[in-house]
Amino acid sequence: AQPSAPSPVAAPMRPLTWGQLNFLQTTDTHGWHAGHLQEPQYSADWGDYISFANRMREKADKEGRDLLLIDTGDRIEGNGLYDASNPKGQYTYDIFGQQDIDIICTGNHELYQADAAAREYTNTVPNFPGKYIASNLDYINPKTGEQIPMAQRYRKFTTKNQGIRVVAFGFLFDFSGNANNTVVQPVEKTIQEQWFQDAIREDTDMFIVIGHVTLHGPEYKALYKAIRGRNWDTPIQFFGGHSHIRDVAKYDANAYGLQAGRYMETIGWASLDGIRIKGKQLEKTSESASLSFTRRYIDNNLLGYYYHTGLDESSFPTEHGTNVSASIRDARKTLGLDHNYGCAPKDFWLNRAPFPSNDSLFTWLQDSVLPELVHLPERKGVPRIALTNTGAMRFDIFKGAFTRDTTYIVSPFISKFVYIKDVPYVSASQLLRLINNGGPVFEAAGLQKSQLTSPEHIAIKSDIIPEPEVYNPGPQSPLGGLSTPDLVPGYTTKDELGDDGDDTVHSPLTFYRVPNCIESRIEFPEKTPEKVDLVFIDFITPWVLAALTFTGEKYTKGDVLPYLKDGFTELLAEWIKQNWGQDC
Ligand SMILES: O=c1ccn([C@@H]2O[C@H](COP(=O)(O)O)[C@@H](O)[C@H]2O)c(=O)[nH]1
Repeated sequence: AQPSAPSPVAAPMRPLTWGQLNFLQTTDTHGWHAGHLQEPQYSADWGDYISFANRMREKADKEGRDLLLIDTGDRIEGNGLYDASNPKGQYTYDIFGQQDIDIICTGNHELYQADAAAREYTNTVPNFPGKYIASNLDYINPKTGEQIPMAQRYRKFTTKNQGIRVVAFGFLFDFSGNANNTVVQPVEKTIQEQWFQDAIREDTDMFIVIGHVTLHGPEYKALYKAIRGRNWDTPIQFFGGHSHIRDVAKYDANAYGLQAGRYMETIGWASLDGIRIKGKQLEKTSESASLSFTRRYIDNNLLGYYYHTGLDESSFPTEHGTNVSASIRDARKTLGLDHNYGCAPKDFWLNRAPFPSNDSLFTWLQDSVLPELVHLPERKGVPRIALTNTGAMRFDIFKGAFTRDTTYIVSPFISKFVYIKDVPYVSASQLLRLINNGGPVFEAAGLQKSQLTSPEHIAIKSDIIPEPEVYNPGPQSPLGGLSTPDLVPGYTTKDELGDDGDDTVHSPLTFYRVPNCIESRIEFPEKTPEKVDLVFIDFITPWVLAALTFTGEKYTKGDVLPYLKDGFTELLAEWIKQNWGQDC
C-alpha cells in the first residue's frame, strides 16, 4: 500500500471457494492504481494486487488448479496518477502493464480522446502481447489512414495446469462517443462476421467472453444467444464492466457472468467446477454435475489479501509487487498529487445524499461553485444559465485535504465551458427540464440520457435507502477476532445469486439517484431577462442543441463558442484555493 494509505479495519469475512478454473477480475479501475488513500477498506494498491495474484497463482499451481486474470477496460481517466501528467498516463501504462493479465480488452474511456486511443494502441496492446483482444474494435493508423484491428479478434489457448481449452473474446458495448481514430462495430454486426462464426465453431472446452459491457445489456444477450445457439452445453463465462457495480448473471446452468465494480474498490473472484476437459476423466466429485459457479467481491485491502492467501504482513508481499508499489509512490511524488489546495469543511456526496441537500456535491456545485466560476469579463453583467451533466463529477469529496489528486478524482475530464450568446430566455429556461426528462427529442438524435449521469445509474434504477439491519455472521469466519463488530460502511451487494457475494460484511450505504444535469442562474436581474447567455460543458453540446431545436430555436454547432480557456478541473482547483483554508 502507499505510505499515506490508511490501515484497513478488521471486519467479518467470507472465504473464497476454489474450483477447477478460477478468475480474478478488475474493471473500471480509472487510474486508481494507488488505491484509495482516504478509505481504509479499499487502500491496497496495484503492487499489492500483483502480490495477491502471484500468491493465488502459487496456490493454484500447488493444487493443480488454474487461475486466470481478467481486465475489462476503463483503466484510465479518474485519478491524478493518470490524469495529472502531460501527456496523460505517463506513469500508469508501465505500472498497469506489470500485472500478468491473461485476457484484457478496451473500455469506452480509452477511446474518448484520440491521444488516449493512440496510447492504447502503442502502449497497452504491446504490454499484453497475445492477451489483448479487440473483437469489435478497429484503430485507424495515423500514418496510412488504414483501418486495422486494435488487437487480435479472439484468443485460443489452453490453461497451464489442466490444459482446459479456451476460446476467448473481448468486446466493447455499442459505444458511439469515440474519437475519430477508432471504429467500434456494433456487437450484433460483429456476430455476423465470418471470423466470429468460425470461432464459435471451434472445438473447445469452454468460451470466455470478456467485455466492457454490462452483464444484463443487449450486447451480452446477443452474444450468449449466438454462442449457445452453436454449443448447447459448453460452459460460457462472461466478465462485464461499465456500470461500476458489483454484479453477477446466470444465463443458464452452464453460463454465468461476473462484474467487479469500479475504481480498484473491488477485485472480482469467480470459480468454476465441472468443466469437461476433452480426453480427461472428470474427478469423481463433479462427474455428473453440470457446471458449478461461485463468486466473491473482494474488498481491495491488505487485511483481505492476507485472509484469502492465509499469509501475513511478512509472508504476503512479493518483490515484484513491492517494487510496483514503490513506482506508484515515486510517480505520485513527481506529480505532486498530495499537494493540498484547501481543506474540505465536510463531506460532499455524489449519491449518498439526496439532491438537493446540504450534503450533496451537486448542491454545492450549483449554489457555491458554478456562480463564481462561470464568469467571462467581456460578457460581464449578462445574465447566464450554466449547465453541467452530473456524470462529469466522478467521486465524493471527503472532509479534509482536497489535493491535486482530488481534483482529478472529482473531475477527470477535459470539460471546457462553451456558450451560445443571447439565447431567448423562454427557450433557455426550458432546457434543464427537457434534458432531465429525456424522451423522443433526444432518442431521434441518437442520444441516450444514460450518457449524462454516472454509469451507476444504468443499473441502479431507484434510490437505495437501507433499513437498519441486525448483523448475523452465520458461518463466516471473523477476522481479527471480532465477535460483535462495528461494521464498516461499504458494499452490501444483492445480486442474482443472493446477498452473500461480498467478501467483507459491511453496514449498508444509501444511494440517491441524481438528475442528468444541474443548472445555476447567474447575475439574474429581478425582472425576467429577455435573453441570456447559455453556458455549458462541451460534452453536453449535442443534448443542448437537440433541446433548443425542440423549443423552436435554430442553433447549430457553429453557434457554440468557447467560454473559458481553462477546463473545469483547473477552475475547480482554483475555486478550492480561493475558498477553503489550509487548516485541515
Ligand atoms: O468527457 C466526458 C466523458 C464522460 N463523461 C461521463 O462519464 C460517463 C461514462 O462513464 P464510464 O465510466 O465510461 O461508464 C458518461 O455517461 C458521462 O456521464 C463526461 O461527463 N464527460
